[in-house]
Amino acid sequence: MTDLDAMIDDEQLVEWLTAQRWFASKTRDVAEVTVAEILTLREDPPFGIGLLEASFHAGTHELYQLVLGVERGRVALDALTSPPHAAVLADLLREQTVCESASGTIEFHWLPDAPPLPERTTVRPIGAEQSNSSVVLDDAFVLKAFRRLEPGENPELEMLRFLSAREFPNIATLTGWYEMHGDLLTATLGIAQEYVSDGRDGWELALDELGADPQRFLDRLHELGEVIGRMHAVLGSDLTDPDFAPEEPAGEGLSLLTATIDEEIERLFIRLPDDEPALEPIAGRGEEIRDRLQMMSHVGTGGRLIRHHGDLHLGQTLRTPDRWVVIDFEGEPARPLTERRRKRSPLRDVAGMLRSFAYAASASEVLRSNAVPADWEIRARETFLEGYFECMEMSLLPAGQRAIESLLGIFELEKAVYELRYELDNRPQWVSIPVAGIERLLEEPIG
Ligand SMILES: Nc1ncnc2c1ncn2[C@@H]1O[C@H](COP(=O)(O)OP(=O)(O)O)[C@@H](O)[C@H]1O
Ligand SMILES: O=P(O)(O)O[C@H]1O[C@H](CO)[C@@H](O[C@H]2O[C@H](CO)[C@@H](O)[C@H](O)[C@H]2O)[C@H](O)[C@H]1O
Repeated sequence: MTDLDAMIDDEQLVEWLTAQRWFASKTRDVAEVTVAEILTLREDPPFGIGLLEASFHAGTHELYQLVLGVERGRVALDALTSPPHAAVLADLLREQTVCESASGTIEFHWLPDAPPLPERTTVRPIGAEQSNSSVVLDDAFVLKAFRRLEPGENPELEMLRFLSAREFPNIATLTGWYEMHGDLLTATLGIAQEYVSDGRDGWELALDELGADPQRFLDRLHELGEVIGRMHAVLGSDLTDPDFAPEEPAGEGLSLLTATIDEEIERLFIRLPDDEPALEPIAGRGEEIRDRLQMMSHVGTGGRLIRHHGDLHLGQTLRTPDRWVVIDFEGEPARPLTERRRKRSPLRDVAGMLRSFAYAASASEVLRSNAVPADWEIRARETFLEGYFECMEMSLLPAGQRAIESLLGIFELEKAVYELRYELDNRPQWVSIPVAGIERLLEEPIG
């Protein structure tokens, strides 16, 4: 047993873990939280990576990464956000250290082409609400520690490596990462990338401009569409890398897709709480949504399946004075890693962004009491799509406007259902936003 192990009070873990913003299962009944593993990075003073295992009454479990340090004689469960501790991780990255311990190895990597990470790095937390935890190193790099861990390479590392190698200009370039090879699992633990110091969060910018000058934000969306179109074209451009080469959808592609979404809708509706007033507009309408999905799926599919962002929305963009930057390529955190790595139609990303315009319009009214122009969302969609189609490699998309629109509608429904689950688990006070989206999709005529 390490010193860190002995210092952790197991009794407090359930309460502590379930209170964290990044704990992803707030609506599930936690039976127990235990320390499953500690991998030592330094003996004195003790510092290491801990794996917390949350077990649920349903019999499943999840693993979460902790960066463990000691502060004033007590163990800090969240040492990543404390500058002196995060600086140790920075040292390990700079030195490309390999830390061996009884239960596994942690390897730190810094890319040879990346700018050097200075000694005595300054560290500050990024200060944003997140699924993971990030700090800014030396005002030049962001180090993100993934919280929920699953075996395998994290898609964010794969995607940034691919796009950085092709010098795609609208990302924050990958500079390093750290990973564990342990008894319990082999997994990416974190990534480091360029810090975009002059970037404004696209979601915050949308809410501010929707209040002050809604046309200004619309004017920015053509370029955002162009960037996403170019990003998809690059992601579908390498026929030699099996992890990225575009694939033909199998013959049963669309029916498989709709069957999966159908199952998600069924599963979600079974566990919807009865006593949540925000759910009222869609209460008991699970069958109606599933019927709608079946009707939408009667238009043929086509196009290619490619690696894509997987969780694209305004909050995954930064706007600098001269460019859009796309961030956070790990896919939807509420889905299993194998699913997040799967090739799908790039229209899935497009639908995510379109849903985000709906979110921004609702949130601007609900959270900021702004009166958003009635046609804002439709104009946002049109402007973004125009830019996207101008720059996208069209052979990756289904042929014809009707097939594109139909597939987009299916993905928008899928996203809205995902968002409902996400908000129930993470931000119950936001539930009304995806509910309004689902309600509206139910009312729209089918193409
Ligand atoms: N490379 C970067 N440069 C500047 N800010 C960043 C960078 N990466 C992330 N951020 C900021 O941190 C926030 C959270 O990052 P994100 O990658 O979305 O984390 P998570 O995986 O936890 O959701 C973003 O909304 C953005 O404001
Ligand atoms: O950014 P994450 O990878 O953590 O993504 C998750 O959280 C997002 C919220 O932070 C959530 O996005 C939803 O809310 C956004 C506004 O906060 C909005 O722009 C998106 O359109 C909406 O989907 C995302 O779904 C979730 O996976």
